[in-house]
Amino acid sequence: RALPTSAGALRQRLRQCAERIPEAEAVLDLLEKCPEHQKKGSFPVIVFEGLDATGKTTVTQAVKDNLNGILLRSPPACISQWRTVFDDERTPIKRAFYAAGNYILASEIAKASTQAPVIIDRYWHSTAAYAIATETSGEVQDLPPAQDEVYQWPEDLLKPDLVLLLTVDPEERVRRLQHRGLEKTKEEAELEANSLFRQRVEESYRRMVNPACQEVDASPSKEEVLKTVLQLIKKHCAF
Ligand SMILES: Nc1ncnc2c1ncn2[C@@H]1O[C@H](COP(=O)(O)OP(=O)(O)O)[C@@H](O)[C@H]1O
Ligand SMILES: Cc1cn([C@H]2C[C@H](O)[C@@H](COP(=O)(O)OP(=O)(O)O)O2)c(=O)[nH]c1=O
Repeated sequence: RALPTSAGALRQRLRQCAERIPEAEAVLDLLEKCPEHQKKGSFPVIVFEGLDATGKTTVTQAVKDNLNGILLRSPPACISQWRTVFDDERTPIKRAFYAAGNYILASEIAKASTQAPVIIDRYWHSTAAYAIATETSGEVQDLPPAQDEVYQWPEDLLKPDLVLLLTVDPEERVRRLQHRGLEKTKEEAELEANSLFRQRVEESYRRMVNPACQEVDASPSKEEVLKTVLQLIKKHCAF
């Protein structure tokens, strides 16, 4: 399968292409500096997931301000300058890059969560959901069955306390995309053209377990969505 699900597996994959792609060597160097099996601090770690333009950037910023938290994202800033290089590579290499981003992010989360609540814009669930949806075609029924191991969180990756999946109906999502008018990544352009792909990504998010995503209807106003999200955080994360 294209998605490596342990630090060892993704390092091996990056090593195989490091001679040809210098950026892979650079990612490996960063991974080398991250101790394995990172532990969380005492502050809560809250992840926001969802398709592009569902409101992750908006809500994560607002939650960060509200909780005086630290905002992080996947892929982390220290490797995001190489993203375009890997987006143009073959699928297994691209997936190894995104997976590596999560392990590097984990060490940032470990550190940040000793100081303040940590709010994250995409983490492992995005990496897995886009990988799973890309590897299949057609209807949601053609995805690996619900209990499949692809939906499991990697054993050696730091777990968040709460994962909120933002969803909006397709029409509202398109309105928000157009409103924003940003340049689309290749994958997002494909997504735009292919509503089945979008459905597979969202269904994959819903099938993820250990931790599972909790779905939040993100169609109401920004203020309403923030209110709902803050209530969920209060309910699930004691701090
Ligand atoms: N609840 C909301 N209602 C209406 N528009 C919203 C809402 N949340 C976000 N938006 C707008 O939708 C667009 C996409 O939101 P953004 O936060 O960038 O999504 P993402 O980070 O998930 O791609 C932005 O133009 C943003 O201002
Ligand atoms: C983090 C991540 C993103 N992606 C894809 C999902 C999106 O289509 C695309 C852009 O994600 P992102 O950087 O979150 O862009 P935006 O802020 O505009 O939402 O990258 C993956 O395929 N794997 C991953 O691990």
